[in-house]
Amino acid sequence: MPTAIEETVELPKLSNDEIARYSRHLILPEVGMEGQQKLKAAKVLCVGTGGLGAPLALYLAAAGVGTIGLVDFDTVDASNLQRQIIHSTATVGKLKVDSAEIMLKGLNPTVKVIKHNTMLTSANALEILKDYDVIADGTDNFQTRYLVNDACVLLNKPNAYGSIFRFEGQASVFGTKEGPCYRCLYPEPPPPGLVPSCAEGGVLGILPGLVGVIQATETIKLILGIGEPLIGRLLLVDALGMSFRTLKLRKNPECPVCGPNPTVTELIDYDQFCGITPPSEVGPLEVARDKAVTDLPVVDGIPQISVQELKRKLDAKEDVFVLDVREPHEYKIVNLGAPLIPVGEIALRTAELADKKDSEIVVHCKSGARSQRAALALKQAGFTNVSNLTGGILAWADKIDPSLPKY
Ligand SMILES: Nc1ncnc2c1ncn2[C@@H]1O[C@H](COP(=O)(O)OP(=O)(O)OP(=O)(O)O)[C@@H](O)[C@H]1O
Repeated sequence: MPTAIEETVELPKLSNDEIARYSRHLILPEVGMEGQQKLKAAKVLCVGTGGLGAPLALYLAAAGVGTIGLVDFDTVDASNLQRQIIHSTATVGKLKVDSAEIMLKGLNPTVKVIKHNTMLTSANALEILKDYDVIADGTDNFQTRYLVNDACVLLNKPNAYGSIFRFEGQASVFGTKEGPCYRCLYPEPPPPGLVPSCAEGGVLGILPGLVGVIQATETIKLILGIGEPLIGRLLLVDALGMSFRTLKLRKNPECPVCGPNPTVTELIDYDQFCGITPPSEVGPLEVARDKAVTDLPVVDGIPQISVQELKRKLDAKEDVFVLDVREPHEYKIVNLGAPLIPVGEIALRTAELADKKDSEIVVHCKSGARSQRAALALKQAGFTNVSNLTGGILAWADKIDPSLPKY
């Protein structure tokens, strides 16, 4: 297995302090002095400093990877700390890249941390990725996964990929000449909204630890050129059954990016590819949350209503029926006292709403995505006056009743 470090790179010497720090590596013949020097020479880019990026970057720093790049645009939220162990209570509200740097430098001050406080996009990806030897994708959305995949294939860089949801995870190594890429496995993105995010569906806090550490292991193996990397294999992790399975992956001869006749030869518009409408085109959620907007845009035929407007209608005792379409366990965390029909049951339970056919119905969920789907289902079932509460119960807690908990 060749190393991901360019053969021409002159390997840096280790100081006596470094020899002491890495002694347990140095006595492994598979690593040894030369391997540790390769780690010191290596540059790894962690895309995302969230659940997966946290253990990934921490273990890379502990192992002595000389340069660690971090790309993230987000700030640390209290709800991140259940799994994003590179951040801490003291750094809530700080930029994730700044917060992560503090922890990485504390763990290993010899590591150089390069911060890219930005969203990785088609406009900047090639420029950012080009200086790194290995890329590790720990992001949480399909647009970025396809973007990182294509950029890695175009630049011929290995991508130590991981993803997680609820109790399950996946890992593989894409982007190499000999192996398949993410598009060989998933030629098309799922329809928008079909796969819930961890923010919607939840995730066991330990799971990104398991999968992020696998990404770190693959990254280290690629740098050292040892073992059998997950090239051409997809590792499936099931934390509930505690099972680890690998599936063989084949290169797709028709793959538009890594196949013999590529049609994707430069980065494309990944929002469009994934069917995502950029926030600026739907009317910014934050604007909807901040202003008492009464003329929010109609999305797919469903009028959107702001929390302020709903509050006004309720205070004025207008005939409005509010329906909560979240799951029962979410309802137990916080609710507005509205009846509950989970979004997946709407189509089967419309009979329960028969007396509301002529009422104005406002549906809400946690943040507005599921309730949009529920509103569409109600519309299809013949309910004519249905609107979607923009920002959901989170916006209500933000703007109307700050005593409510946010989850
Ligand atoms: N295109 C991108 N460029 C840079 N960072 C990205 C990009 N897409 C996603 N990320 C980052 O990847 C990380 C994904 O991690 P994770 O899903 O655990 O975090 P989160 O978004 O904070 O979680 P939650 O959605 O539950 O609040 C996030 O920090 C997110 O900001």
